[in-house]
Amino acid sequence: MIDTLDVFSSAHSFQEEDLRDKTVVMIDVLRASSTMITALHHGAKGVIPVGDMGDAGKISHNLDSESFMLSGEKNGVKIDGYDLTNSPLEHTGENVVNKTVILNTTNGTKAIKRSGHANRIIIGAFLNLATIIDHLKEVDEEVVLVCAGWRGRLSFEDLLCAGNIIYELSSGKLSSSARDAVKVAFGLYEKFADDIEGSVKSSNYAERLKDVVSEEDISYCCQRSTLQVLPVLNEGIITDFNDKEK
Ligand SMILES: O=C(O)[C@H](CS(=O)(=O)O)OP(=O)(O)O
Repeated sequence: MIDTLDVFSSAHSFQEEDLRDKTVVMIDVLRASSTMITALHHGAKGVIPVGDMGDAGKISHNLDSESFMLSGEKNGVKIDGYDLTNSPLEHTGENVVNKTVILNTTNGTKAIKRSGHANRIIIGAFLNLATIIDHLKEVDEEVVLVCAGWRGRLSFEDLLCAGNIIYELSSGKLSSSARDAVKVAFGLYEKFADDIEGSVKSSNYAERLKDVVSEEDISYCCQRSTLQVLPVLNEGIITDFNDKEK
């Protein structure tokens, strides 16, 4: 599988055809993927990713007001009228258990919308790394790692996480026939593997949002394989596939 695996460095770096009939792993470490994984871990019924405020409004109007939480951010800050920001630490059991989370973010939820031509979309981050890797070992179609990035640009932490997935899938030995983007992500992971948290705390994201996103958020999102959640998108809602298998 590793020879056909591909990586895209941002949600604007692929064409529809690049994803058709493939399994996509959408990676937005800071913070949409980490927030979705955390919400499902804490018992949210599902997460509905939306592309903008208009869609969030339409979906929420058709739901019982007690049944959902409206979460999201603009430039890292809570949107007026929303219940929660895009912080995974706010998606506690108390806030989300048995609720549907409608999530509206700058990059992660838009990356999911742009990946609509994939056969399947699953959500990955450091938090559920081992679960993603175990699952990908069983997938028998081509896999594409889509890094959400930031406004069309590459984000260090997303490519680092993609590299970590590649490193584990290839048992640390990449063949020369691997795709160029796969080699780049692998190399980035090799360089920073010893200090994931420290290197992410030196990223552009950490600098850009230092006044609005807490260090606790970033530390939390850098934890590896702490949650056994396999978020899969089905008919517009992301649920924990592992939960269904229990
Ligand atoms: O809320 C976040 O962590 C980011 C904010 S920004 O777009 O990087 O300014 O959004 P996300 O969609 O989770 O990348």
